[in-house]
Amino acid sequence: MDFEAVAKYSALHLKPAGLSLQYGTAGFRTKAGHLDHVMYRMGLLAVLRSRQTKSTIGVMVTASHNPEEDNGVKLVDPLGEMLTSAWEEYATRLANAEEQEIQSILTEICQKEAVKLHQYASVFIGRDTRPSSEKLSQSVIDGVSALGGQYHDYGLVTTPQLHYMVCCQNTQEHYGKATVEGYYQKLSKAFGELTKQASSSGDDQMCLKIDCANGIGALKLKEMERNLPKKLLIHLYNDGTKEKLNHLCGADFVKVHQKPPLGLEIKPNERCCSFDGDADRIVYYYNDTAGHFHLVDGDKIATLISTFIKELLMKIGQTLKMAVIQTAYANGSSTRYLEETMKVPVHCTKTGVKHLHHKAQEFDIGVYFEANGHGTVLFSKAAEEKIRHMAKEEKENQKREAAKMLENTIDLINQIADRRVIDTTDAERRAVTPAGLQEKIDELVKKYRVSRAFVRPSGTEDVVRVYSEADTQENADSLAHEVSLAVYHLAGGIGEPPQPVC
Ligand SMILES: CC(=O)N[C@H]1[C@@H](OP(=O)(O)O)O[C@H](CO)[C@@H](O)[C@@H]1O
Ligand SMILES: [Mg+2]
Repeated sequence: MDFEAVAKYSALHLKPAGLSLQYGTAGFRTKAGHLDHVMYRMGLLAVLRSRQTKSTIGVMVTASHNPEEDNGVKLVDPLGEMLTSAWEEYATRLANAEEQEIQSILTEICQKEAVKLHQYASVFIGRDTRPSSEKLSQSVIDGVSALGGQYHDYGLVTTPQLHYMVCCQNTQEHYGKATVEGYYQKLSKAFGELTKQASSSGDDQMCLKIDCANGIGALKLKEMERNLPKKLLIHLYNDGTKEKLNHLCGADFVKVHQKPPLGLEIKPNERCCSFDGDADRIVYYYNDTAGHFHLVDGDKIATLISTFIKELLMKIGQTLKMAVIQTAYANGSSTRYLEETMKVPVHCTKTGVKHLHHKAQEFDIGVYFEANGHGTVLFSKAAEEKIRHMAKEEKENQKREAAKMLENTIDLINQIADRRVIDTTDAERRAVTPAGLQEKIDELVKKYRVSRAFVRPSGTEDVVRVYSEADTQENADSLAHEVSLAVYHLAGGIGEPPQPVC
């Protein structure tokens, strides 16, 4: 390793004194001004990971749904998955290391992980539209270069696009062409064919209003539009030309406030959706004729997708094992519906795509969604081969058609991913510390009907998240307030005590 080059570049990307960060739910996230050294060091780490896996590794510069002033970085593993957890730990150590410790940490990682120093290294880099992202991605490039790695800077891309490129590159383009154009072509073709096969009444003209959160989704949809079937009319809102990223818009805003984003007027039964800042979340919504707002969040999307797939599986007569993976944030009634009515097994994991993705890989078909709209469907290699074979060779027309629909579904879905005093267990549904907090929450939950509540430290923002569910909106709000007061008192809250939701 050329430690001289590492040190020389490192001096250009100094760590602010006393700063300590953690590779959290989705990489590092904090104020953009604190991240220069982290970016440089993640460039270094990506080179080591690339040498160890003998594959291309992705580095995405984004802070997703966080405010525009924040930024962040996440590493993408060879098949487009999130970085494996052992390496998250190295990432944290490297990010927090003092200048003089960098060399020894790099050496230690190489020894532990048997990294061959002369192995070719390749890193794909992408970034979102934040004003700070361009400079920060230059710092990643410095890190890659310092260790003699090659890089391809894709510039402005969505998180799913970068995951796709990495997967294409490492599968010798079996998954698709490793270009933005290749991405549009693959997805648009599958979408066009699937909508032809699955057409239903009223679909001659499909309209969709899209809130792009003032982020990258707007740029990329504008590029993709020419590939989409003519009968799909898309209208973009919050396209970043006027307002701030994620401000009063985007998937997180719509999910949390249960209302449409700023700047998007909805007429009854118009179909609308919202992305987040790096376009890896989507939630749908509409107003009914009485003007009531209805959200189709990740829980509902997972239910619809698994219903759709289950029907097709029945048609092709295959007994492939399907499961839905959720987090503690899934509404209890969606879990009950899936298990009791749909008879689909449901599993619960910790928050963050990486946990859901991991669990979903255990099944022939794993449908995973976070309530906030992050998610996808994974098909095992064996399931995919069976389906593709039937789509080609099956003699019975109906079965072959159903298999083709499943095949198009596979191609349409991008199968890749993409406060600390409170400690939790049971997929984050119970708090272990501080003492007495869980008992207090249990006591409060008992006061309300069909209620649930839990708390956990956020891995992307400096907050404790409080979740509550009850028979009415008022009761859910009141339970949330009581739980947040318990957190405030028992977990050392700062500032004013939490106020009731109005
Ligand atoms: C409750 C919630 O929505 N949490 C989000 C949020 O993580 P936190 O660790 O809760 O800050 O951001 C993650 C990355 O976008 C996303 O995966 C996750 O679902
Ligand atoms: Mg995101």
